Amino acid sequence: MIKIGILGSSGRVGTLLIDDLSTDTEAMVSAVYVSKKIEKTLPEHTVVTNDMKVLFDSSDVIIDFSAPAGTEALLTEVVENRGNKPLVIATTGLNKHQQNLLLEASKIVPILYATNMSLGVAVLNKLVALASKTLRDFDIEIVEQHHRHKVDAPSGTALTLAEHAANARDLNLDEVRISGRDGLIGARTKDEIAVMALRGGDIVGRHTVGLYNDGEFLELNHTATARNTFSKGAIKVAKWIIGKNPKLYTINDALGL
Ligand SMILES: NC(=O)C1=CN([C@@H]2O[C@H](COP(=O)(O)OP(=O)(O)OC[C@H]3O[C@@H](n4cnc5c(N)ncnc54)[C@H](OP(=O)(O)O)[C@@H]3O)[C@@H](O)[C@H]2O)C=CC1
Ligand SMILES: O=C(O)C1=N[C@H](C(=O)O)C[C@H](O)C1
Repeated sequence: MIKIGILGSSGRVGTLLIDDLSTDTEAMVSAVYVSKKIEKTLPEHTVVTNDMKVLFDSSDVIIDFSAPAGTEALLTEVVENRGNKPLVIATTGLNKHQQNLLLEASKIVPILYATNMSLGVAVLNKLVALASKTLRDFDIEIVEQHHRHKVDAPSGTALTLAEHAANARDLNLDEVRISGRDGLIGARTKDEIAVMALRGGDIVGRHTVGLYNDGEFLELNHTATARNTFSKGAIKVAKWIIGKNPKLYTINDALGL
């Protein structure tokens, strides 16, 4: 059995990881990192720890659905203390320092980082690149919708979609992205890519990439209707990454896309 350690085990996705693994025939939860407390009943012999070294020592692979500070601590364990296990990282909202740490750690251990663990969004990224390049004159606007508890905006997925759109047009996303419009702002500029965030209720995750022109528009939408789409996706890629060489992998590598 593959031993999976979880960072973010008490969270919305973390608890689903524990549920999914309870019926998995190839993998099991071996350890959970808990900074405060965990209410959930865990399988017998699960190691419960607030020590990163113990999490690494008790796992064949670690899945992270936590918060940027949690991911930073995980990556620091690799870079500074030579924690040596493959990582699957799903946490969004990483700052520049944390993104650099991700690159540094991926030279030491294999890491798969994906802002969205669903197959549908992996395909959507490809469709967005194709549409953005082919429909070069169309205006691109991205809208993401999530539940009221989400703390980062725009979503990691929306930023990844925007990156695919910008790269396909040889644009630098940092230069063309806008995140709001208010007041007498003037007409839309040709290359700008708007990424707008809506929050409310229990929306699991909805992303729409619109390409608008005179006389026609195309909207590409992905809607996650169940949160375990993400936990199941992460378990699938965790099984895949074991035995791989140190590198920063994408979900496309794991899915063969
Ligand atoms: N890539 C993908 O497919 C998806 C990514 N996500 C991302 O995953 C992350 C978690 O989402 P969600 O489950 O909804 O969030 P929750 O807020 O429900 O859970 C967050 C978890 O992280 C833990 N945590 C918070 N801070 C730290 C820290 N400094 N160190 C260690 N653990 C910490 C919390 O434990 P405690 O409160 O005890 O500290 C909790 O268990 C978010 O960044 C979200 O955007 C979510 C869905 C899909
Ligand atoms: O926080 C969430 O819930 C989600 N976060 C990810 C993101 O920021 O893109 C993925 C998914 O949309 C759900």
